[in-house]
Amino acid sequence: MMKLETYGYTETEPPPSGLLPGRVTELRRERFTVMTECGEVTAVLKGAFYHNAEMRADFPCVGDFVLLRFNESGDSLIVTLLPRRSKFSRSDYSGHGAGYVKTVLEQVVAANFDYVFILSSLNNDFNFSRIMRYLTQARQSGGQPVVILTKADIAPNYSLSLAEITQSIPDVPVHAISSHTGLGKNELDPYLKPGKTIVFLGMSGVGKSSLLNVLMEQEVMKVQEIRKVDSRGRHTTTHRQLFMLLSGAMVIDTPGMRELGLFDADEGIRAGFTDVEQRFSQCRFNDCRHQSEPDCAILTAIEDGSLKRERWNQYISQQQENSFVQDKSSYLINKRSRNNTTALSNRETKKKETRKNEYKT
Ligand SMILES: Nc1nc2c(ncn2[C@@H]2O[C@H](COP(=O)(O)OP(=O)(O)OP(=O)(O)O)[C@@H](O)[C@H]2O)c(=O)[nH]1
Ligand SMILES: [Zn+2]
Repeated sequence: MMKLETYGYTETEPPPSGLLPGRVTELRRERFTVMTECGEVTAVLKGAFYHNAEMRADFPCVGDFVLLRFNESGDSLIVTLLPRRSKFSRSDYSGHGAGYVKTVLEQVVAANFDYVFILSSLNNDFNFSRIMRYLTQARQSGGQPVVILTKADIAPNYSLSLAEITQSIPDVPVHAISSHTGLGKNELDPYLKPGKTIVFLGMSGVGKSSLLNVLMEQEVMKVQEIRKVDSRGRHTTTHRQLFMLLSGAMVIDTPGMRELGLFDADEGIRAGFTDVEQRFSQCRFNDCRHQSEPDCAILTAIEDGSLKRERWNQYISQQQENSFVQDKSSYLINKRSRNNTTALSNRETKKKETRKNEYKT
């Protein structure tokens, strides 16, 4: 019989009689997959959850430990949510998908993790202040933050970024890795201990799926080729939400956790660029786009060297990131429709091929 300790269970008191402890490994609509010492079971929530819960935060999520009434011939019944030692939540104002709760305030998207891997790419998307903001989020979650700088293989001079971060946050471990070459992978071993749980926090495209694949030591997710324009990638999600690695450590990867990577508070960015923005008032046109307009203070400053071009480029990329963050919901919708379009065009191609073949015969 499997011991639930394998899944990070630390309760020493035996559960009330008739109840079986377990850990939620997957959640689809209102059906839960729960790992127990009697194996993996499917379960639903006891009605009292719907009647008594004030907020969605009181509902179990992936990573939660629960007590359930085991049912051999059908769905088991989750009766108790055990206290969480760490959690990530997001605000959910929509209320739908949870028709039973009218005022949805907080939705927990992952619970009971030990480490928060803050992923940031060492490519041209590298952004120090973003890492600091993730760090704040991670510290509030109750997990221990670990900064992972990804794609070290395409950043030959990454030691500078590495040193900058290490010096600013001496109390947080920082590792530079490459999922493609395996560089630095061994540095992660101390976190991959049996019973420990990890979550990933980071922008879309930083390499979360790729790292997960490396840790799984097999391809579980289709990593799609990066889109050149914005250094972001995307992937197709057809996988579990709590993974057991060969090492005995676990990784939680829920759609909600992925979205959290986009809920990247945007305040604090603009403050860092007053030297750039104060020039805007000196452009001839109020709506100057600083591209080719006459008497543009920015273009002039770049030309005479009083504003460094790199500084301006940094400003532009942060602005793009801002609109990306503010627009995260439409980003996600676009992402979905992009995927649909791909699926559609694949289908179209198939159809055409079939037709072609039909002509042939
Ligand atoms: N050169 C290099 N590219 C990498 C590395 N890791 C990931 N990539 C590339 O970066 C792109 C995005 O990687 P993913 O693993 O899909 O990123 P993600 O964070 O899961 O992205 P989302 O699913 O959108 O959240 C892909 O094209 C990967 O091949 C790495 O170590 N080196
Ligand atoms: Zn201008």
